[in-house]
Amino acid sequence: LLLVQDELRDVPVLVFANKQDLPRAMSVDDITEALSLSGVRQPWFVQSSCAVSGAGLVEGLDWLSDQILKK
Ligand SMILES: Nc1nc2c(ncn2[C@@H]2O[C@H](COP(=O)(O)OP(=O)(O)OP(=O)(O)O)[C@@H](O)[C@H]2O)c(=O)[nH]1
Repeated sequence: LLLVQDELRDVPVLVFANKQDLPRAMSVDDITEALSLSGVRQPWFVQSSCAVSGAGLVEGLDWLSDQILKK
């Protein structure tokens, strides 16, 4: 997985679990599992979203902004 590369150790990773308005969209938990994120040491966050309505987009970007400002 790309995320284990040493030079990316401190890079925060934001994942959008998009298309949550569609019944077959993968859930946040499914995506977390599929990407094996619980074993990833760098900061990561999976935000559910719907790009069509905009739901979740600001929340995800707020998280990323907070991570960057922390450095
Ligand atoms: N219903 C729904 N459709 C979406 C959402 N986000 C994107 N789409 C639609 O998905 C289609 C593909 O979007 P693109 O921006 O081209 O994304 P892509 O990565 O090329 O393709 P995907 O594999 O569909 O993500 C477009 O018709 C978008 O309008 C969403 O949250 N809900």
